[in-house]
Amino acid sequence: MSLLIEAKGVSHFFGAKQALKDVNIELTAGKPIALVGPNGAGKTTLFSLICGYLQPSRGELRVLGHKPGSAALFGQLAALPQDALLSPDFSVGEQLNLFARLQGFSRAEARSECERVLELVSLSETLNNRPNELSHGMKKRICIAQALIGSPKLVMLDEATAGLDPVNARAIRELVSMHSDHTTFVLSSHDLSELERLCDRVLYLRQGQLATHELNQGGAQLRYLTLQLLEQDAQVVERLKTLERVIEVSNSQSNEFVIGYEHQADSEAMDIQVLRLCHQQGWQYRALVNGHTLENQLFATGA
Ligand SMILES: Nc1ncnc2c1ncn2[C@@H]1O[C@H](COP(=O)(O)OP(=O)(O)OP(=O)(O)O)[C@@H](O)[C@H]1O
Repeated sequence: MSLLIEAKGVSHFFGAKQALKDVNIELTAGKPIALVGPNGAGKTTLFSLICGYLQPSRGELRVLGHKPGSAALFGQLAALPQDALLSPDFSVGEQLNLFARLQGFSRAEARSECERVLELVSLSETLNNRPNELSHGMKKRICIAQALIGSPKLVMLDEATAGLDPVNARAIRELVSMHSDHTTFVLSSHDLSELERLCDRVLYLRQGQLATHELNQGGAQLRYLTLQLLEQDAQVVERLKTLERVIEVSNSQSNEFVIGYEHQADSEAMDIQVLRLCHQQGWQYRALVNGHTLENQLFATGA
């Protein structure tokens, strides 16, 4: 089976500015992939190369075994750029219909494909609406519906939930998660907690260089919990270290502690021990996350 995305020594220059440096990737189809990095790290450039909007200055890039932008990928790869817009002059149904027809659907098939993708984003009732009659969140969901036409194997979503209220953002996360069995999503976002909930693979770019990162959700040796407290307490690290099987505790940032422990199937679950300790000590917790938070993995550990 061919790889979903394969990059060998890919670099990209904008004039003298090198936006990507010798990027190597081998990704198979599967769970959603996060594309993260600080501003200017090269995420949009990589996104654009994978979609075929730009050509690499150096190196080789393949998507599902094909050169990005090639006709063979038509209908197999869909992308939602951050600033994607719907045309104000046509109804939702007319626009989705056009994209389905462009993919080769017959008139009747296109109609039912539009209905299918609108139902996926729970917006069937908007078929005859013009985009200016819809909210920002609804328009974003329509754009995602458009990306799902023809059930592509790879969907690239750039900041899909940016600017959305929690309900709409959640609807999009659920949509991604529901479709992850047959479609691989690449999600670019600055919201690390969102990516953490959805993805188990991370493409982390820093100054154009890439470090592929598997999320450490329970490795073979140490497992991790991240405890966030409402208030800092000087005793927390020492007290957590007294728990049985805890090997290391670090104060990753203000009010946040990463607990490394040995997993034993027949022992009391570590999260229960930690919560009991919180209760005994009168610590109020904000969150207890299984594993490192993505932010910790990428930044605190210097990945
Ligand atoms: N068209 C362009 N011309 C010149 N330089 C560019 C162009 N597009 C991007 N760059 C530069 O390439 C680098 C990578 O930019 P890119 O937009 O890929 O970063 P990004 O990770 O998407 O950033 P952000 O999170 O801010 O969207 C930056 O230094 C940027 O200034």
